[in-house]
Amino acid sequence: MHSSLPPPPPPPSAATPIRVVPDIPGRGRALVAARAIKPGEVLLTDSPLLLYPALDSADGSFSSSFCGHCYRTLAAGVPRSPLASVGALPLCPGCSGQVRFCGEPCRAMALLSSHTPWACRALSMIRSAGRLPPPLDGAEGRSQVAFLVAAYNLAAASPEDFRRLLSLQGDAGDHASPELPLALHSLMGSISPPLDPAGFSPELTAALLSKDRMNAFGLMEPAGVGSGGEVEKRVRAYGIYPNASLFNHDCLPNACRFDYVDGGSDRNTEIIVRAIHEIPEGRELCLSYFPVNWTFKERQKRLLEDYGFSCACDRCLVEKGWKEQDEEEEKEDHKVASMEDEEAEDDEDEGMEGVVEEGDGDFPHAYFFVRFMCQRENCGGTLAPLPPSPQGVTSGVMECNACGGLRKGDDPCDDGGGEDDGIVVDG
Ligand SMILES: C[S@@+](CC[C@H](N)C(=O)[O-])C[C@H]1O[C@@H](n2cnc3c(N)ncnc32)[C@H](O)[C@@H]1O
Repeated sequence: MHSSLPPPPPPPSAATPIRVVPDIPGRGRALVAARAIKPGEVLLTDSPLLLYPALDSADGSFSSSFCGHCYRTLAAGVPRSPLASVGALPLCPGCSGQVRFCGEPCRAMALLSSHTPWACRALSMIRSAGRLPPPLDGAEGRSQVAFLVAAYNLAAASPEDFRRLLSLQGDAGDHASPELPLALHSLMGSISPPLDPAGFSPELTAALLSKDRMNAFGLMEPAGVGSGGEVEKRVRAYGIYPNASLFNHDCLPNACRFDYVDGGSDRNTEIIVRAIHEIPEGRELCLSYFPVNWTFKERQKRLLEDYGFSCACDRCLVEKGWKEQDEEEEKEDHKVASMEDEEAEDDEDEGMEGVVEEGDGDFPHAYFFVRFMCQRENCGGTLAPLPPSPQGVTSGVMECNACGGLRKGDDPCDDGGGEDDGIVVDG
């Protein structure tokens, strides 16, 4: 006779963890916790409406180190000639091998969507033009051309997706000066997009550029290591993710996003947003729009210039009251606090709210830096636990969303492996 098996564990709550709030005064649309959320829980997985290449930081060109469609890192030393021998990576037939693909499926998809003959001609023109005339001569100008090429292409390929792009935050009037959008509009006109030009007014181009500025996520290159052991970070591509674009900003975020562009999945350009710590039902879910170790001044400047608001989050309210100090000193304070303020860890079970209020009077959010900021030099990444087990048990492994490092254990100084930097596995 068989003894009956124990019943399976109850499934974790299947109810969706997030809900959209149509308007929070002064903040616009927002995402809030639809139920209590566990540390590391996946809040959202999102696919891009469009992707476009970043510039190579060495020479300002579009990098050919990544697949021209899915942006996976291409193996070094692969032949680039169209006549290259068997085993070479497929190339775009139209731009003399400037754009390479990780395989035939990506090339075939690209030629129908992201790298149509028109997009190929437009990007080739930008490449061969060398330096663009002012005010487009900076790195920003070229990236924006690449964005507009992708946006015009999207309009031609999928009007529905283009409407989703238009529904995102950002208007024609959000530019500090109309000069740059006008110059970009006239450049795009000269490249002749494959659409009724009347559909693309200067206002529409300006609105698209604002949407890009306020909503694009950078997909990072694999983290390099500088000569001093510090993390080197560069963006390989930018993407517009329509659902993730609804997260508002907080300088002490409760969620952070991960990407795994070089992972094995055929959906490698998806981004995944996970909870950093426990979040009660009804709380707004926020990301930080930049590394959490930026100073008060740097954060306020970026938020005002690029996103059009002055941040009044708990952290900014505290730091606003700090006496003037130079930025390096402020950064040093964060570092020292995160190394020294071990007492704050005792408050972990109370959740972030209690901890933030009970920490050091001058630096009440020290706990966040101790627990959730990557300690690798120059990384500035945020740590979130790996997703909970199917039984809902919180993982003891924290993952950095910038360098990909994994850290084991609750104690930020206990890396479980005796390494100085607290990293036990590099992702
Ligand atoms: C990526 S969108 C976020 C979603 C946006 N609220 C919406 O309605 O689509 C970025 C914009 O949201 C608003 N926003 C984000 N975080 C905010 C905050 N902490 N305070 C005020 N406004 C914020 C700003 O208008 C910003 O440009």
